[in-house]
Amino acid sequence: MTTTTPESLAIAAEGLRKSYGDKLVLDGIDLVVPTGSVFALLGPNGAGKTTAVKILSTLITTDGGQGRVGGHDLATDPQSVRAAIGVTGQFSAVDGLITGEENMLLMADLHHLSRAEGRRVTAELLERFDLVEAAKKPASTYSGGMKRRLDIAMTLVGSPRIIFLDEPTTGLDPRSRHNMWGIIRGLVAGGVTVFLTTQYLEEADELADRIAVLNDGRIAAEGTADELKRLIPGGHVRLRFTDPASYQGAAVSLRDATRDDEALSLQIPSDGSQRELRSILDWLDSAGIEADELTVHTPDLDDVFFALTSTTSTATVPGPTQSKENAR
Ligand SMILES: Nc1ncnc2c1ncn2[C@@H]1O[C@H](COP(=O)(O)OP(=O)(O)OP(=O)(O)O)[C@@H](O)[C@H]1O
Repeated sequence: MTTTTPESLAIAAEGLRKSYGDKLVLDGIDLVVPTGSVFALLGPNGAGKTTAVKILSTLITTDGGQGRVGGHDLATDPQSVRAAIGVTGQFSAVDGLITGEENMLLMADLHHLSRAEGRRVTAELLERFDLVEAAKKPASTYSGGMKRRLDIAMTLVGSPRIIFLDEPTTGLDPRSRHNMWGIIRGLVAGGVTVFLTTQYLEEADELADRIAVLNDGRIAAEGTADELKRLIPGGHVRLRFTDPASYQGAAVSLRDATRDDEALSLQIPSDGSQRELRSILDWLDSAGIEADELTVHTPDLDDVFFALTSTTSTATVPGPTQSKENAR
């Protein structure tokens, strides 16, 4: 899954560039996605994620660079690329005027399946995506989550080996989002390669083998979630006080801590390991410091995202409001 011979790569692109008029959207990006893996392209609104998906799925052409998808060249063999991939997302293929089942059968027709085969595949996919009950209702009556499920089911009619999911869970409630993650994991278990774009760091963290952060038209960082988290500092223990006098006393003793006089809190750099925590607690005890609240913060993908996509700095320690904290 992680070997990098060209045959084992579902997607390999180099130097992709795209401008709309004067606006440079992609400034030469490289993308490598091993077959059978999940790749997440992460970035803020307008970063160029959808543009990258459109280029890789041959909906638009690149202004520069080159790419192969499913072993086929984007520029010289777009037909073969299209035959190998499925695309769902912001440009949904669902027709609201007809039923879910009719949408599926239409797809089967487009893929030149026989009537019997079309019915068989449709029934199987409706079952798999929990749409049997809704199958005979117009798709316009479906909830957002049901529409997304139908959209993916329609994509699978053609049995693509590579699927592009453009923001697959945007606008879904937490339960539907988790269901969608289950569906995506199921696809990958079946050997499908998934290229997804998302604004949700948690989603990339949950699903992706590798993540690329797109910012200002370039890949700001790429790696596994753990590798990205290691790129930035930010682990700390935070002590909060309610009594200003206790806070002042502690701030004087803990000269290396970062002060927040307004919140009456102190931040001590820490990797969050049990050993470091024990020594911090021992030290607080011996100094007679009793905080009202102690929280441990380890860097998460949110921190990485903020650090890499911030226009001001790439190495700031993120504040507690930006991050998950484990209170104790
Ligand atoms: N057809 C177009 N003509 C002109 N500008 C475009 C066109 N398509 C996209 N853009 C611009 O290119 C930039 C990148 O758009 P894109 O849709 O790729 O971003 P994105 O990362 O997918 O954003 P979002 O998360 O908001 O969907 C945006 O500034 C957008 O306005």
